Amino acid sequence: MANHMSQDSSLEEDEQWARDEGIPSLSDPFIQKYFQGVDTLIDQENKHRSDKDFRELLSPMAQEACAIVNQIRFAEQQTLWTTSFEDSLAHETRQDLYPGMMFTLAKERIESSKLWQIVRKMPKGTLLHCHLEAMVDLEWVFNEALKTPGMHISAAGSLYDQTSRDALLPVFQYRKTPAAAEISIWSESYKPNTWVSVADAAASFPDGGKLGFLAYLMARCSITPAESLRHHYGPNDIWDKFTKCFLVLDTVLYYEPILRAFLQRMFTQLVDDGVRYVDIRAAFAFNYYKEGSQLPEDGYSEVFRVLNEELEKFQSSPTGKDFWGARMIWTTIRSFSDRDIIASMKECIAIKEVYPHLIAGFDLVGHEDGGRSLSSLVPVLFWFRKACAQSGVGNIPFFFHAGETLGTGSDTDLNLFDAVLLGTRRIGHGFSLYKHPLLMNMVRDKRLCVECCPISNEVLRLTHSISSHPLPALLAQGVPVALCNDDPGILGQGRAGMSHDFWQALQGIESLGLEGLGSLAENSVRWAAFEDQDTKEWTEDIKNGAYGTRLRAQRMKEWKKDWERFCQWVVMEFGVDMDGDLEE
Ligand SMILES: O=c1[nH]cnc2c1ncn2[C@@H]1O[C@H](CO)[C@@H](O)[C@H]1O
Repeated sequence: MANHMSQDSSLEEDEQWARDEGIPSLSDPFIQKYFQGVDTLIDQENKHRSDKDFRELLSPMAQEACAIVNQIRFAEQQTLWTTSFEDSLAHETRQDLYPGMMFTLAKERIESSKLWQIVRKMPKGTLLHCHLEAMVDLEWVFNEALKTPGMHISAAGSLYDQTSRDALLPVFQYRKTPAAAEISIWSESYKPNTWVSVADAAASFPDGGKLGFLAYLMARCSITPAESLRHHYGPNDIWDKFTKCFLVLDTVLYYEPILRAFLQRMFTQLVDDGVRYVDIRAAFAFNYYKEGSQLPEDGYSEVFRVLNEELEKFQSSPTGKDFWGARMIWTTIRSFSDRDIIASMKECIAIKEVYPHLIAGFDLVGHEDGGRSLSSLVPVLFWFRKACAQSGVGNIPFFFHAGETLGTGSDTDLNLFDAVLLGTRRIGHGFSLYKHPLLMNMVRDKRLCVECCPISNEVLRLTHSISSHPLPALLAQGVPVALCNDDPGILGQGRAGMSHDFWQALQGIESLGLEGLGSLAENSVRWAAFEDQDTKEWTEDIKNGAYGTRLRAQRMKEWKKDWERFCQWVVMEFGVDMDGDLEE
């Protein structure tokens, strides 16, 4: 029966047929009423969005930029990702792909898109969630190790074949006395834990000399594209590899000359990506070595001296003159014992006494599902509060990771309740928050911000792509969110900026648009820990936003100026494409 009229019937014939069948017309008042009802409902829902005010207050220039970006987004959806476009990745793989496809498959394509050029230029505000050790680009850091006088490498056994290289961790250290050239870490006769010069190890690497050596180290210290795609092995499996990346990287990064060069590089990359401030987390459970020393320092005051100096140096350079700064969220490892955590808390307080402007807060890191729950840490967390008050450093606020899990009702999922009740100022990840309506309302009312890291969540196997990420659910419920990159050096973005995460959100989530993305960037300025504030001051300041009287308001206004300038650039640069010609 079905097909005979569909293809060749004219429009008039179709209309006649519809009338004959008694199908109401779209213009019939009661059908119109129905659609009005739907629109009203959608409008009503949108009133709860956390980006509502930002959208409503867009300048005419910003509205135009958003419309242009919307068109480009749509056009690129039609061209870059489908088999009908001859040059598309989809063509190469003979399958239609969707723009929210898995990040590591899409990365190259992302970087060739117009949307990428736009997102790269966008003023991103601040970066609220990243782990220092994972902000380094790996190729650069291992080349740096090769160039740095006295750098050596060792392992707990010979690294003579792929199996041993997969099982054992290479570690780096400065050594005063050069190693004997005849010792090879790649030979079966290598004695465990003997130091070998990095340059010799590179030159004698059996699979391709120096280039092969670099490739081996980079794969050892990152989640490779192949690993990122194996979602069927689950998060625990990937965390096993992920944790080991840090064990190697710590040994390269925390040698003074390399740390100094790295900090300059990281700040430069942030500025280049439109990021003007960073709240950094570092896990203070590593050995730090001063230049020319092979004995680890006792404590971390040297690390902060270096951070302080390098930050000042950067901010007084032409590149860094507009950089607002960086502060540290001190972190310790969540699987540690009470004793070790308290020892770390004491160090944090001691550093805060010397560098009050550099310590912004406290957090616990490491695999949340594999570590201790916040509720098991309640006594030590209360101890910390008391110790801060007694020491005279005042309040060192919490910025907890919570809910970075697939669990529902698991300890990690329930960490969200503790984080909120313990007074966290922001929530790191909050991946499972969308399952908790009561908590989402509390987060909204208390004005907490979720530090959302979509690429990290994907590569660490919580979601298979941006299109199944819970971010839109949080926005719809009124929860403030800022986009963050978490571990870009290890998880695939490859450099310190946030453009990849911004691109994914923009292309992968229909309801966002450039206006939604702008709101997320503005949030990052609104929720940054620029200066010490007690709870009351912080809450007031966040509430006042750009209308406040302090640093935050000033910076929010500055960001807004950058945003307007950026919108103008979008209009000037891409406005001519507004003819809707998708072939272009
Ligand atoms: O997404 C994350 N959730 C929890 N901990 C993390 C994440 N990314 C990195 N780290 C942890 O941060 C430390 C380095 O600063 C490492 O211990 C690493 O496991």
